[in-house]
Amino acid sequence: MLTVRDLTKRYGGGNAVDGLTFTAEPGRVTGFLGPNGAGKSTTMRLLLGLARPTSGEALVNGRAYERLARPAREVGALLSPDAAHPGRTARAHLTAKAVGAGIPRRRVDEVLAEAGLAEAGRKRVGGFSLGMRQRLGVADALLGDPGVLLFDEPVNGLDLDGVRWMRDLVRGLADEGRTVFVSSHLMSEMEMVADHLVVVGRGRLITDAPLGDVIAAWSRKHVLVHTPDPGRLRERLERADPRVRVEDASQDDGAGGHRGGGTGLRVFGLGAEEVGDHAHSVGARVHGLRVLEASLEEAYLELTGDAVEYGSRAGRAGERTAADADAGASAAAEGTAD
Ligand SMILES: Nc1ncnc2c1ncn2[C@@H]1O[C@H](COP(=O)(O)OP(=O)(O)OP(=O)(O)O)[C@@H](O)[C@H]1O
Repeated sequence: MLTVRDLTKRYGGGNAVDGLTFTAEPGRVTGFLGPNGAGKSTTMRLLLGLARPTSGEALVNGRAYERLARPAREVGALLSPDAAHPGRTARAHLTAKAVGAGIPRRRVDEVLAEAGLAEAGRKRVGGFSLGMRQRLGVADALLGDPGVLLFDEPVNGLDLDGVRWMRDLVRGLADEGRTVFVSSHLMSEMEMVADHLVVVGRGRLITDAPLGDVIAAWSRKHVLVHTPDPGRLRERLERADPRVRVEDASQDDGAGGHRGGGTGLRVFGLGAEEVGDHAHSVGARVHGLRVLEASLEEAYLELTGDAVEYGSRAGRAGERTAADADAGASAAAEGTAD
């Protein structure tokens, strides 16, 4: 289990991590989501004793890293694919670590196999592809068979096979009852692997909730109606169900492509057929009706928009029709923050 309590890390001018509090529980994948520069890597480094908190606590199984009796057996981490010396073989790298941490040497072969590197163990790391170096980083993290695992942007630079492998691995480790804490700057990636999300921006907590709750709160599917009789329709819809929410929509935002005369309404909580039926029952004319949906990625970008420190990103969250919604997610651009 990971416990982060009122954690702050100040570097020079500002706070990389600013009063952060959350826990990552065993048996689930906790996604640590935030744009570049949000403080994810810093938080992981604080949890791993690689940096000291300015204030607050970052604990592994209830203890600061330096107080763990056998750290490699309690927590493993993949922070960077370049942790191993390029002149060493994968096996030599892992054996050195195993010997240093008092881990039986047979674990080296086990984790090489688990990471899909059984064949490549005798090759020098300098000749490895990025995917192979990521796999070696995973083997390294698993060496002590720890109950807590931290993976910092593990799918960065991986091809599709590598991404699938990493997702399955992460899922499997959580299913074995381990605490799995995975960072990413992409909501689309977190959606695929996380059970629970901790979302940060500029070092601060934005959301800490089960994935399903985040999806429910962020996905903003609604029906956009263009009607010359908005008052009548609005009154009817608002009386239909207390969960229905109606907002005004301007004419130039896609409300059926009609301009001039009437207005648009955005209806949350009802389907297109129901909205049409309600309109019919009060005699409100409908000139256009579309189902629109902001993707989770767009909602996330909008929510963390002020928190983006590096790189460009997609403009303000746009809207796409339901048909477009699965077409793929926009990605925040890569940046360097370490
Ligand atoms: N050693 C350091 N010295 C000074 N500033 C630092 C240091 N490490 C991180 N920072 C700053 O702290 C902030 C958070 O960086 P961090 O790398 O933790 O973010 P991140 O969410 O992991 O982003 P990324 O996805 O780009 O790695 C950034 O402003 C970064 O420049």
